[in-house]
This record gives sequence, C-alpha cells and structure tokens, in this order.
Amino acid sequence: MGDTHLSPSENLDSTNGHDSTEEKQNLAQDSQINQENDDVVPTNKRKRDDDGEERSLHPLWKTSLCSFYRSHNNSCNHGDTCRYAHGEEELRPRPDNTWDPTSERAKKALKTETGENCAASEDVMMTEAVIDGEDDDVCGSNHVLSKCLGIAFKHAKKKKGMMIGFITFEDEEQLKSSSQDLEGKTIGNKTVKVADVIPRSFEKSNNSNVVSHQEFDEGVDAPSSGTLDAETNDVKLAVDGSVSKTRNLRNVVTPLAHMAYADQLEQKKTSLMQILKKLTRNARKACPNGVSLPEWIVKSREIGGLPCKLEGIIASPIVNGYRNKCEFSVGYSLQGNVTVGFMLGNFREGVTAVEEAVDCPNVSTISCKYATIFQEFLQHSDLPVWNRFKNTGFWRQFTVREGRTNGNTVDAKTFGGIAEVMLVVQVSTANFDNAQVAVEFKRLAQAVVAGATSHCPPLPLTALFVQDHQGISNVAPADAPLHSLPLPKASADPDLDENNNTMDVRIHDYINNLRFSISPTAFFQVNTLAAEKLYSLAGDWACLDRDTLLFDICCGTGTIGLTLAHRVGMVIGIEMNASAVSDAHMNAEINGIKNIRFICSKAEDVMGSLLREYLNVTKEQNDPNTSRRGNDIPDDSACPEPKNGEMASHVPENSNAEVAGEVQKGRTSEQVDGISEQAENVTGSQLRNCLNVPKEQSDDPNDCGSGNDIPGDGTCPAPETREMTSCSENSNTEVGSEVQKGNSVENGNTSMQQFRNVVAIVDPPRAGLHPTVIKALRTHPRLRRLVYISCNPESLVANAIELCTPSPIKIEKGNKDNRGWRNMSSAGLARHRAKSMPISEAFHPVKAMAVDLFPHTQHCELVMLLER
Ligand SMILES: C[S@@+](CC[C@H](N)C(=O)[O-])C[C@H]1O[C@@H](n2cnc3c(N)ncnc32)[C@H](O)[C@@H]1O
Repeated sequence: MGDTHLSPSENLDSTNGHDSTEEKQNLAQDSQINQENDDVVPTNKRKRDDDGEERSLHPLWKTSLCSFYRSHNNSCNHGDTCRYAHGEEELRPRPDNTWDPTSERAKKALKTETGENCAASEDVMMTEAVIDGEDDDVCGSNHVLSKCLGIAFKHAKKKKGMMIGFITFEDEEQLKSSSQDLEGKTIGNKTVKVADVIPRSFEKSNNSNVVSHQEFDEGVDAPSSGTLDAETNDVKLAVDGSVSKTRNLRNVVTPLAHMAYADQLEQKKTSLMQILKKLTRNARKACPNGVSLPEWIVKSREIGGLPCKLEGIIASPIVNGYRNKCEFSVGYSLQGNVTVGFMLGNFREGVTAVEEAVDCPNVSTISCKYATIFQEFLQHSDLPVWNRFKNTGFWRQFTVREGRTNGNTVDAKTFGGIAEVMLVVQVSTANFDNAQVAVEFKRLAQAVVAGATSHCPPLPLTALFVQDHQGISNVAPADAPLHSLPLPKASADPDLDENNNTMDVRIHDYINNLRFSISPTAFFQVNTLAAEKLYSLAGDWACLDRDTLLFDICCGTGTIGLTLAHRVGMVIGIEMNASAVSDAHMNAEINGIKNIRFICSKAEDVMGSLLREYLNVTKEQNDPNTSRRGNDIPDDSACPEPKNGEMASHVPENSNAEVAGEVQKGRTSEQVDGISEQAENVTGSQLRNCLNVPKEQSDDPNDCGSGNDIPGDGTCPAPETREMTSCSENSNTEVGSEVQKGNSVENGNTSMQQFRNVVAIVDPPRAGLHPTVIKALRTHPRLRRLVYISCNPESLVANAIELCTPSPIKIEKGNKDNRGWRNMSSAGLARHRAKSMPISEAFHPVKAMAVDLFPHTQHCELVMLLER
C-alpha cells in the first residue's frame, strides 16, 4: 500500500482511475509494441511549447515510464519515494543533455553487473532500470540515445526477457534516421524492434474536445480563456476526448461523503468482494494441468466465488477530520486566485486548478486553518507559485502533519487531542536569489506563527520545514534537502520557542500506548486510531507467541513490529526509506523495545538472504520438543499449531546448503529461493555486518554471545544494492550508523536463535510486493503464515495469485509465452508469473477483513491471512 496522504495524484485516485481499467488501457497504449522476446524501442518526439520554449519532455512521458513499468512488472519498486510514479525526474535531460558512458557514474553503474559497488543515482536511471528489472526490464530516458542504448543493451545481454526503452528525439529527422538504424539491429540473440508511442487521450491533436495544456495554462493566468465555469466553481473536463464530467472538489477528494457512513462501509465491502473473486478466478485459471484444484478454490463455490470469507469491515473510530497528514497543492483556483488546496483533477488530464479544501470532511480543522494561513501568506509573496506546465515557480506544496496526545481522540470541531503540528513547505529554490529566498522564509515563519497565535486557543505549532525540490512532480526524493526554519517567539504563545530550529524536531503520535516519533518525510498511517485497529487485527491473525520470529516487511517507522514486539521472540523490520528506518530505531529506543532489528534496504534485495540467514536450522532446532518456547505468553488457542511434520519434510537435516538443496530440486540455481541475481549477491556476511551480528555469533545458532565484542568500525561491506550501499554510504551514512547501533548489540544473543513460528506481515506500497519478495516468501518452506495488509486490494489479489497458485509437477522449460502482456491486468500478469514460480508449496487464503482507514473515500485497507 502506498502512503495514502492527500497528494494531488493520490486523493484523486478514486475518481480518476489511478488503478482503473481506463488507466490501464491508457497505459497499455503507451506504445504499440506487442512483441515476443524482442527488444522494443518505442519512440517519441521532443515537443516545443507554442512560445517556442523547448519542453523537457513530451507530456505523455510524464506518467508513462513508471506506469509502464508498473503495468509490466506490477511493481515499480520505489514505494512512497517513487519518482517514476510521475516519471518526470528520470525523463528530464541531464543538465548537459548527455549521457556519458565513460563518466564515473556510468562506470559505477556498470560495475554492479560485475558484482562491485553501485552508487546508483537518478542519473544512471537507464542502467538502474535494467539492473532493477527481474524478468523483463524497462528503461526510459531522453538522454542522448545511442550512448544510453549502448549501456542498456550491454546489461540486457546478460539478462533474460524483453527490454523496453523509451526514447525522445530532437526532431523528426533524428527520429527517422535513428529508427532506421535501430530497427532490426541485433544485440546478442535479441532483435530490436522500433514502435511509436501512442499519445494519450488529451494529447491527440485531432480531438477538438480536448483541453490542451496550453489552453489550461492560459486559463490559469487568464481564467476567461479557459473552459471554466466560474459560477458553479466546476470544471468541465474532457476525458478520453468524449466523456465530459463535472467535478467539484468535495466529490473529487471525498466521493462517498454524500452517503451515510454505514452505507459507505457496505459499498466498500461489496466492491472488495468483487475484487477478491479475481483471486479465485485467476488462481483457478493458473492451476497447472494435471494438478488438482486446491481445496480453497473448490470450496469457493460455497461462498459465492470468494477465495475465503470476507469477515467484515472494521469502521474507523472517527469519521471526520481523521487525517493526521494532508499534502496541499499550491496553484491557481478556477477564478485565477493563488490557492492552497487540492487539485480538481489529474494533471494527466490537463487539469491544474486547485481549490480550497474547506468542504472535504476527511481534512482536520487544524489542517484547513493552516492551509488558509499559508494561502494568505502566498497571496502577498513576491515569489511565484509553481507552474505545472512550465515547471517554473517557487512555492509548490504545503504539508500539515499532526501528532496526538496519548489516549485522546481527534475531534474535528476543536483541536482536542492534537498536541503537535509540523509544517513542511515544498519549494524550488533554483533560479531564485538566495538573499530574496532567505527574506521570504523569514516572512513565512513570521506569518505562520502570527496565524497560529491569532486563533483562540492558538493552533499547536511544533516545527516548520522547507523542502527544496527541483523535480517536475511534487513527489520529492527521500533525500531532497530539508531545512528547519526557526520560529520567531510569539508573545501570545510562550510555547513557541525561537530555538526550536534543529533538524531533530519531530512530532509524536501514539499507537497502542507506544510513542512514535515521526520525522518530516517518514510514512505514518494517516488515520492513527484506525491504524491501531489494523495492527491489532494483523497481530491477532498472525498467531504470535514468544516462539515467533516476525518479519515486518515494508515496516516504515516500525509501527507494526513495535506494537507486536511484546508478543513475539524477535522482529525483523525491513524498510527502504532511510529516514523511516532512523525513526524506527528511535521508536524502539523510546519505547524500550529491544527484540527488534531494522534493515534499511529494499525488501527484494534482502528478503531471500534474510530468510536463509535466520532460518538456518538443524534438525534438533526444528524439533518442537527441544526448541525454545516462551513460557510467559500462552499460545493463542485460536491459532493452529505450526505444522512441524510438514516443516520437517521441507527442512533438511543439517546445513543451510541442504535447505537450499531441498528447495532447489528440479530448478536452476537462479531460481533457488527465488532470489534475483543481485539479491543473491548480498551475502550472509554482508547482512551480518549491516545487522552488526558478528560472524561467530551468526554462524553458530547456539552461540548466544552478548554481542558486546562487535567491532565498532561502523562500516558495512560494499554491497551490491543501493540499499545495502545505504548502510555505509553517502546520504544514508547516518542511517548506516543507526543500523549499526540499532538494537542488535543488546539483542545479539537472540539474533540466531531459532524460532518455531516464522510469520511475515507485509504492508507494501500500492504497487504491492516486488516479484522477488513474493518468490522468496513462497519458496521458503519454514514460512507458514503470512498476513498481507494492503490499501490496494488489486495488488493484494495479484500478489496472492502468485502465492496461492499450486505449482506444476514440473516446471516447463522455455515457458516464454509473454505475448500480449502489455494488455494484461495485474491479475493476468500475476497468473503469468505464477507459471514460472519455482516449485513450492502454495499458500491458501484463510480469511480476509477490511479496515476502513479512509472514510468518505473509496479507499480501504484489506487484510488477508495466508497459510500453508
Ligand atoms: C504502506 S507503507 C507501510 C509502513 C508501515 N508498515 C506502517 O504501517 O506504517 C509502505 C512502506 O513500504 C516502504 N517500501 C516501499 N517499497 C519498498 C521496498 N521495495 N522495500 C522495502 N520497503 C519499501 C515505504 O517506504 C513505506 O514506508
């Protein structure tokens, strides 16, 4: 699941079909390719604005890359910090508009293929994408074509499957000659095919109904020229060139707000049921010939085709003003006024109008008040607001994050329960004079403090940050520069202290009586009280006891693992966002929780290695009679006993190698554990070092040394992945040292203890789990129970298809039937991938439950228990 904050793109998902069929179809049309086993290079021309200014990219590209990547791989792997989601960053030319394969960056990127360190960055996206990809790779760039391709193909030669590259040309002539050069070119055993990218609906020039970007841009500056209806405050949108829709902000942001809450819940439940049925249908279709249908599919007939019972939907404890984080867009209203609010539509549809969020019931009173304060400030600012078409301007986005006191409920009418507020203003300082910027920031701080204290009672105000982001979309990378602005002391509010300008300022919230420290960019569930219910449910379904090793996959600031740590032997949290991991460490510390470790990495890069590392058991250790049991926590009688007999049949007698051997039967080494090449390269010792587990200790599961003798050099080995790099390098050095400090020293003695139950709770971003993670989870026989939490039921279903479809008796060689994958739904792609899953015992869906974290919207969390 992704951060469900009210970003323009996200809060509009429900109505603008972020995941809708319509979008999939559009995405599928991104290029005209439908080839099998060939490298295909869709082409496109670089556009110029009517004023002659060269646009850095064709609007089509703004969403195409990641969308394509997603539709192709069903995951873009970049989570909340995904810049591909908007595609612009990577599609922008480098400042010098060249890609130099001899540069240090390129060399470093290339080194990854040879097993050396990779300092992958945005600029090496081309190669990064190729490295990232697993079966089929996608890359895109409008860097100078030929050099890029040279590098990309060099990687592609070593990879299997199809590779796609999007290329932009300066002019028609270049397009033509390059296409001719490329068409039919062979690289290794692959042949390049060139195809045109199909423009999206609003870009089709022959469609007179479509509102062009230019028109809209003019509409923004001079409202009378746009297709605007100022009287009704509505905008007529040309969608797909034919359908005209009328929207207002309340309908866009909270489309269910007109319904009674009970009816909203009922509607969500009904639509979830429809989505869940796809799991049954697709797993049935994917069930290999000669393999009998699993019992859950057979029994699904008794429950209307559902894969398991949908037990119900848990209501949100509060329905209005529940959001603890709102990301407001900055732009112009339909009347042409500078406005802080939400966008009326999707940029992809050509909509940039921003309207105030006054009538959106999910937004808290405090957030609304701060949006108004900021809006009033902007209306008198000397610096311009961001222009989404020209990619120029200064003020971009305004985020309000709230922290509650323990035990209080959020009351939308007062500020009850909200004790802390953090404001983050996103700006783009490039092209602006430093001195002017400094003056403006000072004025901003004064305005915010004055606005806060002018209320009675004064609005809470804990910190004010500015985030400097030059990219085209507002989705800033995790390492975008962040500065804290000093808040002037306000006489009316003695709590506001001018000295609170350190970067350490955070807000806090409480879940299950634990205190969580939240840094400005870290993920935290937006509906805290409902999240509490979600985590409790996940914990109950996970059947935890002191003999449980819990993997908290995509753990964010550690909330799930930390709230459940007291119920298990040990938690391993895996999270790719460095500041979230840093928060997670702090949260463990402030709550005195020691049996938890956090790993700062993409799950796909470490999951297989971690499972091998932690589940390296001997027969004795696997024997229920000799394994350690927690005495102080009784087993939950509602939970089935782990099937030790079954485990024994999967877990070999002795070594790790034998574990692999068992899984390996009938497969190539590449398939073993389903670990990608790069993940395989993360060795046990590298992980040990990142976890600060000394070799002697981790090699011997019975060695319960104190871990105090860990050499404190604070370095990790040079790993293959960016995330492992992050343990030791560059911007993540701090986190690296956090990881080193972590809890592992104190808990070194539990690091390699064996646990009878091994459970994973996964809570991925909207795109779902990376295929490599799915394979790792599915092919590790000791993992018997998996609780899947998702705010995107479609991706849960897709991942569950892969986890629950029975293996064939024997993997068919040369199963390369990827014809038509471009038009496949996520479920269809999952079915396709399920066919090449290494032979392994499938999970089965046991039960599902919805938890409503997002009243008034169509979104909802879905939890599913999978067992085997
Ligand atoms: C939906 S949030 C869940 C966070 C946490 N479980 C919670 O409830 O607060 C998803 C988290 O996954 C992280 N993430 C995204 N892609 C990831 C990946 N490939 N590997 C590890 N973490 C990832 C994001 O940074 C984000 O913190």
